[in-house]
Amino acid sequence: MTKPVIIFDLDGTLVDTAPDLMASLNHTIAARDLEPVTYDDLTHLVGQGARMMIERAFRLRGQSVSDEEMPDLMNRFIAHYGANMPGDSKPYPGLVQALDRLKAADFTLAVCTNKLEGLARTLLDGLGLTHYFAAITGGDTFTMRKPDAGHILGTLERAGAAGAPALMVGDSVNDILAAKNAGIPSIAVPFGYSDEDIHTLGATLVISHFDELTVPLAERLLA
Ligand SMILES: O=C(O)COP(=O)(O)O
Ligand SMILES: [Mg+2]
Repeated sequence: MTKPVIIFDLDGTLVDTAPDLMASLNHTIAARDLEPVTYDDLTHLVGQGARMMIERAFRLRGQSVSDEEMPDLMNRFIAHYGANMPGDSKPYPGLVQALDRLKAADFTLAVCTNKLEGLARTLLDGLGLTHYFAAITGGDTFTMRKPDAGHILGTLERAGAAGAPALMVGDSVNDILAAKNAGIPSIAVPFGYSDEDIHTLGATLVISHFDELTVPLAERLLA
């Protein structure tokens, strides 16, 4: 039988990336003299990748970005973020132990993030986490991204696990919707960057700490 797969979101789920995302975003928008965003703003800005984050930050400040300006701003963000990784970004408490026990129980693990794939890989490399994952896909890996089911299905395929039973773990509406669209169960975590109460997202289960993500729990949700 194909091994079951646990698919993780990255920003706000595996890793607390907020301080570095904020620093790089503020560096980016400073090019247009916009006031820095705060941590509270960030939950409304992340979720749909860097480009959308920049656009939303401009909107927050009552400004807009033209299509002509966007490539320079994206390059500014990517250069700053890429050069400072992993910076202050840290895996959430209990994550590494959870990955270890799931891997030992023969689950296939994968990452499905709306972050640019290259940045996701550099970050996971920098934190020494890459080796856990059979696939790492980003918002620019396919022609669609979360909440589109295709992002999850494409991730499973890259993990060599097309059609395998799978479970999605995420912090935001896009993760839970993508899971629903792909017809798989989901776990929501409350320590990330959701701008909605995660209990209202319709996840199969909400956990508050990775210590709760045990092998029996994963097996139960996948049954
Ligand atoms: O960087 C983003 O906008 C979202 O990233 P995530 O899908 O890993 O939460
Ligand atoms: Mg997230």
